[in-house]
Amino acid sequence: MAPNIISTKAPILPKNAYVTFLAGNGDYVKGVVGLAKGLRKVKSKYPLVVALLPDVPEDHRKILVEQGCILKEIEPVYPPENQTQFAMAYYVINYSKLRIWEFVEYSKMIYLDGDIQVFDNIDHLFDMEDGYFYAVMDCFCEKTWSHTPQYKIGYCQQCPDKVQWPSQLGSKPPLYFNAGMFVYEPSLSVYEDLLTTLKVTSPTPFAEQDYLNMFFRDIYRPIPPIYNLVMAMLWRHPENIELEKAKVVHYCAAGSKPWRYTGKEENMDREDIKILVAKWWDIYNDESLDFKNAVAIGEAEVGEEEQASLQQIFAGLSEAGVVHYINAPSAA
Ligand SMILES: O=c1ccn([C@@H]2O[C@H](COP(=O)(O)OP(=O)(O)O)[C@@H](O)[C@H]2O)c(=O)[nH]1
Ligand SMILES: OC[C@H]1O[C@H](O[C@@H]2[C@@H](O)[C@H](O)[C@@H](O)[C@H](O)[C@@H]2O)[C@H](O)[C@@H](O)[C@H]1O
Ligand SMILES: [Mn+2]
Repeated sequence: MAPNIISTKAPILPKNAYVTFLAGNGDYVKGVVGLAKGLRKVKSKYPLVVALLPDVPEDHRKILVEQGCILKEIEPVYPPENQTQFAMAYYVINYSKLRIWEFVEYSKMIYLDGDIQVFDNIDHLFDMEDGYFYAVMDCFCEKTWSHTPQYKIGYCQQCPDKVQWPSQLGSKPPLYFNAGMFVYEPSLSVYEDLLTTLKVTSPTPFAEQDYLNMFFRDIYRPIPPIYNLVMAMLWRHPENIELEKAKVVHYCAAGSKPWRYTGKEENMDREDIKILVAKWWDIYNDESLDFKNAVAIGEAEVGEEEQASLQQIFAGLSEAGVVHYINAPSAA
């Protein structure tokens, strides 16, 4: 009988990574730099991949590679032609986020919007059971939801007993997540299904967020709000929030983007908002968190992908031809 040959190959470790999305030549690149430095500050073991549209200029790409990001250029994804009024005109470009399901070199990824900051290590989320879509429940109370029946009757999933869902409106809306942060598994078959189904799905005000909620409805598993503090929760549902325990903060309320913060918009003069914006800037301005300094003091290492990106950048991306600019509406 042939001897049992125990494989001597090293086990193939799951490859995990964080991923964000960057479009345009505006100031969201600051959000992504802040996110890269925040993940470094909490000593995350995994790299940050940036899925970027062709309209992201070379100087922004260089900044991101110098911050240790892995750049992956994606083609835009547009929803079917329709007269939909998106909650924000620029949401139409957010369908391009769907391209991250094609990143099958990674077994599991955590998607984070560029207007998110990670203040505590969340690497443990990669250990959650496979086969589900994990995200934090959203809130329906902001004006951005005024087009919906739930807003009109004052119903929100964050306080389902406050206003009873009237039976004449049919069944209660299923649990709905904020698509600024989610844990998912890249898959070519899911990717193809996402793009095929999109072609026959009418766009809706929250664009790809609505679409992802519909698509993953059966495998969506809510995770605690500490993993995606949707800013409006602070004044809409403070009873559901423990701010000091928030590991991830999502600067999605109007006027809360730290790199554009003026404090003039509604709720933006709150002390907790001012503290969260200052905390974001502390990380953004902390030079010890820059990739080159972290490598110098042995707090970061240049992985093979980062090497490849650095070489590509320093080989002079500009020789790669003119960057094609897309006429997408500008962001908020
Ligand atoms: O001009 C833009 C608009 C959006 N985004 C990306 O798309 C995400 C979703 O948009 P946003 O966060 O503004 O939506 P919100 O969460 O505020 O509704 C951003 O975080 C960025 O990662 C971008 O890169 N450039
Ligand atoms: O393209 C649609 C966007 O929809 C979501 O933003 C909304 C949502 O959170 C509302 O509940 C808030 O009221 C609103 O402020 C906020 O902008 C996602 O954060 C973003 O990543 C993206 O999917
Ligand atoms: Mn966001």
